[in-house]
Amino acid sequence: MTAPLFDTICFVGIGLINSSLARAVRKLGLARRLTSLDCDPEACRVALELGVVDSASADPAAEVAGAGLVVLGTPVGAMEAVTQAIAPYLASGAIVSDVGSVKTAVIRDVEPFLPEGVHFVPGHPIAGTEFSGPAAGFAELFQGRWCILTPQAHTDVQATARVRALWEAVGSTVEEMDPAHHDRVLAVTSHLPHLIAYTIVGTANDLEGVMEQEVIKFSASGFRDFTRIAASDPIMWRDIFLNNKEAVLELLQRFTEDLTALQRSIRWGEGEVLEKHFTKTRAIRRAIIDAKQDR
Ligand SMILES: NC(=O)C1=CN([C@@H]2O[C@H](COP(=O)(O)OP(=O)(O)OC[C@H]3O[C@@H](n4cnc5c(N)ncnc54)[C@H](O)[C@@H]3O)[C@@H](O)[C@H]2O)C=CC1
Ligand SMILES: O=C(O)C(=O)Cc1ccc(O)cc1
Repeated sequence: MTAPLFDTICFVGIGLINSSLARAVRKLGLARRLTSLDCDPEACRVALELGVVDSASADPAAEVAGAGLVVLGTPVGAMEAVTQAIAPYLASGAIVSDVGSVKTAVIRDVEPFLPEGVHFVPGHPIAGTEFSGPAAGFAELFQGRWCILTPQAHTDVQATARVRALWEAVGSTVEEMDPAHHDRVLAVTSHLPHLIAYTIVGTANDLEGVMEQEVIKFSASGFRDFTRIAASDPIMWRDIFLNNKEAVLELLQRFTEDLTALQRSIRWGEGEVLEKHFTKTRAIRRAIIDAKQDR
């Protein structure tokens, strides 16, 4: 048990990420009381039944009042509405943070609605799965993973330090980053790969009936990996693409050009070009694995 970092933490949206954080906080004794605000009565029921939080409802007055930290964990497209709903109940000096997968749009949608004296520290744990909802969460999700915080020049330094301490306590390594830079980096490492998975699985599904059966029957591990990613939550990913439009579209342009170059090499039998490319990408994979082993 560690000393509590907060008295009360309110989780807005008690899905995969916030319920994992709540579990870790509970296990490590990082807060005395955990509450949750969620518009889905079933999510509230499950979170209470599993003992993830002490109180859960769709009533912001009941769940938010008295919280020293409020963590927004809804799909990013709902962050503006939830901020407007909770704003009247936020105590002066309270910290609001979030776990959203994009940062510029979340800052745009949240910050203008927070009362004076409430500190906003935007965050994004780089950890997750293709599953959703409170039952899918687990306390170890953030261990050995990165958490990116995107405080701005005017963000209260102490508030940032307290949010950093929370993520470090649950096992993450924290890095601070400019929000626009975060959105470009994540477009490459997470958003485009998901878009590619959604595309390839859709393409395979659209093939003629017999072929479709074969796709399922003989699906090799490459395709199976894509289907795992393409099973990720549709609302969450709709919101990510709509809220990181610029970075994703810019990257998609580059990707399409690179794909066309590979297409050309296949067409013209340029084996050495293909081999050189695949050798480079293998080295990237090995570097990622080595870097992970260092941490
Ligand atoms: N799933 C993942 O692997 C990761 C997700 N994220 C980000 O974390 C956030 C949450 O994702 P998950 O936990 O996977 O989602 P989830 O779908 O498991 O849970 C979201 C919860 O928010 C609730 N909700 C939706 N709209 C609401 C509203 N207007 N008011 C109150 N509650 C509302 C839903 O009822 C649900 O319980 C998203 O912004 C996502 O981009 C970040 C890292 C990884
Ligand atoms: O399950 C996977 O492979 C993921 O990529 C999880 C994930 C999804 C969204 C994020 O913003 C961060 C991590």
